[in-house]
Amino acid sequence: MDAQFLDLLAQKYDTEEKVITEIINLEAISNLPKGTEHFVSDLHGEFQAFQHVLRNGSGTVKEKIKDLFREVWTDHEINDFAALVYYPEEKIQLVKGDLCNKQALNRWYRQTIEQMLKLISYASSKYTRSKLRKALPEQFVYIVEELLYKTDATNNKDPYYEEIYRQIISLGLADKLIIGLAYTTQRLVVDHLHVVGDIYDRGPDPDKIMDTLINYHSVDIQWGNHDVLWIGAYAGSLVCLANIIRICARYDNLDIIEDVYGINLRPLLNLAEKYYDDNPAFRPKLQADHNVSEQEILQITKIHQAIAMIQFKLEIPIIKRRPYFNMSERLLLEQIDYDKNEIRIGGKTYPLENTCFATINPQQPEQLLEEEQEVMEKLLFSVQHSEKLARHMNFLMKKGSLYLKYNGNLLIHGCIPLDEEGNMEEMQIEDKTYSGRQLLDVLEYYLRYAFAHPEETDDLATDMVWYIWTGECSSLFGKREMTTFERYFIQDKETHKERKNPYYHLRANEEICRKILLEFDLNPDHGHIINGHTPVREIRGENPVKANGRMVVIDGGFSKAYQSTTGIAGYTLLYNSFGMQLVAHQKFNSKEDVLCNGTDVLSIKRLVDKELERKLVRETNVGEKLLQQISNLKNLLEYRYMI
Ligand SMILES: O=P(O)(O)OC[C@H]1O[C@](O)(COP(=O)(O)O)[C@@H](O)[C@@H]1O
Ligand SMILES: [Mn+2]
Repeated sequence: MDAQFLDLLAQKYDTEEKVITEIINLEAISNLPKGTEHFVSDLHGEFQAFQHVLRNGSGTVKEKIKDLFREVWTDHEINDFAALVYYPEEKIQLVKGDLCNKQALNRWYRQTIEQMLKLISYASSKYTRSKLRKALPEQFVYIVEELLYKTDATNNKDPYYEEIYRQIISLGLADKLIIGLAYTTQRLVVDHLHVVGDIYDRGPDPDKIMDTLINYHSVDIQWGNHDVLWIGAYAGSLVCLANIIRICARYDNLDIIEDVYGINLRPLLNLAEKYYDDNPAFRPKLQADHNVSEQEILQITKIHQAIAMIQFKLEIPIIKRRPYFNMSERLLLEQIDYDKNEIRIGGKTYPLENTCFATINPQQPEQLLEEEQEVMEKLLFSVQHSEKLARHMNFLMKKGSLYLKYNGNLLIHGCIPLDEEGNMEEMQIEDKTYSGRQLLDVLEYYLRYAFAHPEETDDLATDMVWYIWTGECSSLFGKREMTTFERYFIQDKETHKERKNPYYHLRANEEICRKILLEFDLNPDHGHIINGHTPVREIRGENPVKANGRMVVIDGGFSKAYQSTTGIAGYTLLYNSFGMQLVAHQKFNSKEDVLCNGTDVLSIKRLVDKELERKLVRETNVGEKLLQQISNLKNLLEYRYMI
């Protein structure tokens, strides 16, 4: 082993005892049960529902409460206490309103703190004291540890403990302590969170989800196609930028662009007012609880058309300069007969409806008007100078990747492009051909390059980000085409179909999944592929667990817009030391409903995989690192102290 490295290590562990203590510590940790991993996907801006799932640990919090108090509490009491753990600030206010006097409130405080401590003690039983300490409310660590680790068989210290409780309450600290303990519990039930893509688009609050993730104790992200679209916009891709604004307009979410990220939409609105009018195909899909005036709807409808037409124009030069994107069928503006209002697609002619081609020059349909060009330049400037967007995008880059190998599983938002025979599909990029893992690696390389060079807007890397959003060999999309144009302008639903990569039906086949796991150097006997992206239609009897358990698809539709197709409100996955469980969530109504009526979104659990023996930290990614550290320290012992 490198003497220089060992000398450096010796600076930190400068006595024999320190080395030995650390080895004992790491050995002990690696023999603890593995922490719980929590998988979510396709959040699509639904912050409230996401938050609830996060706060209840997909049902884990309530399970722990039941384990402890099932014998002595009614269901109502269990629900009440669970609501306190999920939303402590609000629940405490409700309790205060219910209790008639100070004495009753003090009794409630005394009881509740003790119950919370019991819960924490139970929820942290598989962690080290040091890990628990880090999860405790900072200002109360000392007190809480005193109460948690009571060791007094003789009862000599009873008055001491009672005094601690009394002081907390009389000094007015009980609220703060209970709130802190509730958050500690939430944190303890989930050790690590995986977000398998699509934080952005359709729903109203992706920024709040991002802020929550930034503050979360341990998280990674597998980018979804919608996330990549936002990254692309920030990285200088005008066509990605047009897309994010179009989708925000379509879902009545322009305030995300304007108010949340501070991007000025006035120039776009001026352009929209000049060239567009009302148009039924471009009216926004309104959020249920959003009051929007007719005048605003009209404005959004105009913006929606203006930005959609800019998007369609911007696609053309990219398709032309990148023939290996294989997208020439998508040069749709060139297939239009502007006099007859018809289009030719796949050898057939279709009438066009609800058209809004006022800015198009039929001879050169890709040409942006000078005004359009100017609007896009201003928008891009604004996007690239939004401090909040920069923070969110940097976090996406730091914690995100196209795929992740974690504890033997492969996490990926969309697909691994395959051909009909189940071989890795090849894609040519310039003069090289890529497939399987190599293809994903090169796509990620381009995305990172584009992000590092936001001033370049037409280079291959920037175009490639758009390809990841919409290309047939993209692991995040994986459909032959995205029929956005057809969905706006053509009645015939036949043209709306998007042909899926064979992966989406072959993934039901165990052999195929084993082959994919092998492609990523994962053990096919133990590994799983965890996917998001395609809503599982539980309503039609589709099973999210496929290929004899090797494949788990967890997009059940957090997105309200998709809940009528899926029949549920999303899946999440839990992987603890006992195995893997899928959780199906019922529709989330509101926080108020949980608080007042105790209606927790009922979760139904299904076992995906059961460990034959309880899985330990040493068998995980983190464990691998610990074992490496132990080996380094053992080398140091030998090198320095001849042991
Ligand atoms: O429901 P909308 O807004 O029409 O969007 C449909 C488009 O979204 C996509 O499904 C992509 O988004 P998802 O990754 O959420 O599936 C496209 O394939 C499709 O054209
Ligand atoms: Mn997706």
